[in-house]
Amino acid sequence: MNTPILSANAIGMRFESASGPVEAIGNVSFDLREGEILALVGPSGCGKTTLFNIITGLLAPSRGEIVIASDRAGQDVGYMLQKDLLLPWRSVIDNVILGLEVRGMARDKARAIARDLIEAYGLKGFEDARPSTLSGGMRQRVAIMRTLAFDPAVVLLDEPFSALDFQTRTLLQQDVARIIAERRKSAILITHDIGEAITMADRILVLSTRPSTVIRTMDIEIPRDARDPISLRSDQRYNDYFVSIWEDLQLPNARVA
Ligand SMILES: Nc1ncnc2c1ncn2[C@@H]1O[C@H](COP(=O)(O)OP(=O)(O)OP(=O)(O)O)[C@@H](O)[C@H]1O
Repeated sequence: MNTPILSANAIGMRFESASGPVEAIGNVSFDLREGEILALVGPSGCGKTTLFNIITGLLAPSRGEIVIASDRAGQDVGYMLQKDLLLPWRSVIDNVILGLEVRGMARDKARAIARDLIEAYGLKGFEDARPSTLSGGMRQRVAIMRTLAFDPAVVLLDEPFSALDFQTRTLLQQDVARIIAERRKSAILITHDIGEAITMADRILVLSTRPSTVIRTMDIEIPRDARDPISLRSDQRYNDYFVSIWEDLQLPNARVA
């Protein structure tokens, strides 16, 4: 778990806008270790989504660099968003194979990979269903399968559960953390939900308001098999982590504007 699969080295980002420059990211550095889930928690507007866009290469940083220790150009990073962005006219299986198709894989081979994921992660029998007939939680399951299908080294999760109801969200947090571990992926999770970060992450980075810096890095030492919703909420360590991150976010430079 100790080799970094991705390093963010002194990333800074300044946008030029009509009303003047916006310093979004001040100076952010971190390593994502192999097999780890790293959560980024920070106030609204501190540049979390911008950081993801820099990691995927959609944006070039103003300062610093991202280094990914993988040699499979273009297959390094998978992205899962709050909105599932499933294509409504495609069936579940044809949504899962989307990334593989784009990469030129033969349809039969792509469908075999998708079928394995669908069976392993609880949507067997729904292969031919349209997304509109599924619940929000099921749609997000399809979205994570689509992200995993092309076997990215790093998975970016941008508030993937925030549009779901509490119960569905709680179940999916555990499921997705388990799926990422089973598939031996490394992941970065953006979330506003401190409880979600503690439930899913091995490590949490707390960011300040913009221009953001890392205020704190916290290892979550609760074993994964003790992270079910009931055990967690009665674990004193959960409360200690929660309070400590909450207090970090009340710091003057981290207060939500
Ligand atoms: N293209 C752009 N031009 C100018 N300013 C921008 C641009 N993109 C983002 N910003 C600004 O940079 C800051 C960081 O935005 P970003 O969306 O990355 O924050 P965030 O931490 O993901 O926010 P939230 O938690 O609300 O989703 C914000 O103040 C935003 O207004």
